[in-house]
Amino acid sequence: MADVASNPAPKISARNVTKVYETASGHMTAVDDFTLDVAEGEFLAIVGPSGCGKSTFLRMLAGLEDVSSGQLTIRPGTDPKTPLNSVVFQEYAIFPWKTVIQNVAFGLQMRGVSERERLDVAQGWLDRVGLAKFADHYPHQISGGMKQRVSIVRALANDPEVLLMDEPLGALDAQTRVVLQEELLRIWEETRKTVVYITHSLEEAVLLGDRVVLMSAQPGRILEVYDIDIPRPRSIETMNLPAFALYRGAIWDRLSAEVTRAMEMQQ
Ligand SMILES: Nc1ncnc2c1ncn2[C@@H]1O[C@H](COP(=O)(O)OP(=O)(O)OP(=O)(O)O)[C@@H](O)[C@H]1O
Repeated sequence: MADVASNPAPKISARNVTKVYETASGHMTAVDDFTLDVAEGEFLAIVGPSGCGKSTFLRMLAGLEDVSSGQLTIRPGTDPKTPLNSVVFQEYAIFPWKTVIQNVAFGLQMRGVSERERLDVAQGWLDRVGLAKFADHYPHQISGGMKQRVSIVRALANDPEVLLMDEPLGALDAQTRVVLQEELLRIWEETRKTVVYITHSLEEAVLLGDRVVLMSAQPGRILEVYDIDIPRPRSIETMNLPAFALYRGAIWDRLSAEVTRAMEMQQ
């Protein structure tokens, strides 16, 4: 994969992106004038109060939702067969009637990759995340953490230009979440995929992100973008660094004010 130095053009470019929903009570601006570039190989985390438009922005990026105004583009790669994006949602979006390996190979099957090649690629990903011996299990036979690992490697096996993740670890218990955070760090450091990652967890955003975007309460605007200048490779131990606490504290100061504002608006 090309690195930032070899192609300085942004991988994702958002210019004055606005999303207005028509609701029974009139227009509702969910995302307002969002302007941001994401570099190739960057891990961008987005945090903000509930309802501030994080998922709406991600859905627009994924092409699942139209942009009301502004421009939102993902720069294609050199191989036209490579999908522009793959999305990982909080809910395990895997097919219950397919085995683990068939799930991971699904995107490649849709792209017409031969059975042999797609099973090889899927097997490689299962090996990397310790799921090899569950390849022939069905989703109901594995735990929630394993299902979400399957969702993540299914998206990666597809080798998208950008990986879009909407609160992917949100449904997991605290311990499983930590294990998957470490796994995501390791995988990202190996692949350097361009990632947009939505989370309610400030710790997760600071741990994983190169930058953290803080959005305002509705209408969702960019309040602040934080460069997380903490060296990689990172691990759960990174959370013990003084710098980590400083970032978390600074972002929380502003986020907590927005959360309060959002709650007041809802009353
Ligand atoms: N299809 C829709 N029609 C009308 N309003 C919508 C629609 N989808 C989302 N909204 C509204 O847009 C706003 C932003 O929603 P969105 O789901 O993007 O927020 P969010 O920041 O991801 O929230 P959360 O953190 O709770 O997941 C909310 O007020 C939501 O109710």
